Amino acid sequence: MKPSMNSICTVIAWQEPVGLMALPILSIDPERCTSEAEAVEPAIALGIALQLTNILRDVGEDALRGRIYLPLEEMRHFGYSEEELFSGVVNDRYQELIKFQIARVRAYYRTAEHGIAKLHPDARLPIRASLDMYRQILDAIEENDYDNFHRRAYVSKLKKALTLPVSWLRVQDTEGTWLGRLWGPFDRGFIQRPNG
Ligand SMILES: CC(C)=CCC/C(C)=C/CC/C(C)=C/CC/C(C)=C/COP(=O)(O)OP(=O)(O)O
Repeated sequence: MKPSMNSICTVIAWQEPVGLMALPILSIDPERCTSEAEAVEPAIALGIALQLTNILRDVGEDALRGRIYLPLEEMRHFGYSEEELFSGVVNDRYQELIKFQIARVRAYYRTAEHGIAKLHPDARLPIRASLDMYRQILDAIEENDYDNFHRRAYVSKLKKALTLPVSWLRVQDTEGTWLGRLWGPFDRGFIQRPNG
């Protein structure tokens, strides 16, 4: 199905400048990137991914305030009503709706991560770690069976602490080295989720 033209476009419109503003502050690596333009798409994608993740985590809280940030057209497409959302109903239609949302956010994260290597070396680890940790909120929503009304999608401090060395390894220049040969397949095979 086509993405909804309301909320998702609004998020994109709000997040475009955020990612764009972050780029010159972080700065690019001139040895890996001839112009900032090469990093624009991933930078915008990261802003959108972070914001959409936030929206998915906070569906319940927002509903309590009478707010819906999920695209209404997509709710309708999955047969899930505003009344159900305000009552915190988690049924198979809602689970399908949230699965669809998560898949879209993960696609934005994948676009974003291609840009990390283009950033100045000092900026790579904080951005990589933010992406790796924030993305786990989506895994937590799945682990909660998509119930983001009654269960908070939470990434523990321990999980975050364990993620940091993974993020560090991911930003190392290991191509062609023994570490790269070991780490790359291990990361893809054992740490990353198949759809992550
Ligand atoms: C990947 C490359 C090449 C560059 C990175 C460029 C960056 C840093 C982009 C991210 C921009 C950014 C910091 C976006 C913020 C998104 C976000 C978490 C929004 C949520 O903010 P609020 O809506 O205030 O949160 P609450 O709802 O929790 O108050």
